[in-house]
Amino acid sequence: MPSEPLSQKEIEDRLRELPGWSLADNRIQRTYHLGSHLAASALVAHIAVVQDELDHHSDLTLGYDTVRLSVNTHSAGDAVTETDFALAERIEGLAPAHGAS
Ligand SMILES: C[C@H](O)[C@H](O)[C@H]1CNC2=NC(N)=NC(=O)C2=N1
Repeated sequence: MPSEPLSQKEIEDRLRELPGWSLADNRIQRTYHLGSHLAASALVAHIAVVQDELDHHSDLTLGYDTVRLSVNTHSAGDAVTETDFALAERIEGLAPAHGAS
């Protein structure tokens, strides 16, 4: 899926529809809090499946009961693109089933 860099305004508009997500260092990011380390690990595994399906991959950091992720699009010069938001929306859709907040 070709994806062009989004403007600052486009990014801010899209972020308004994604509570918990923010922009930092040309990446969109969110930290999820879970009930246990195993729950956090399961969320990472689930996100990995979706990322391979979309062929778009975030940087993921697994903590004790947290999952932090950030993403931009390498092929667009490490800019934020619509593909990053498509991934974020997919993750938002699956995270609640893991008890993530
Ligand atoms: C060959 C493969 O399609 C590319 O390397 C994909 C894989 N995952 C990716 N992930 C991210 N975040 N940006 C990319 O440009 C990207 N490109």
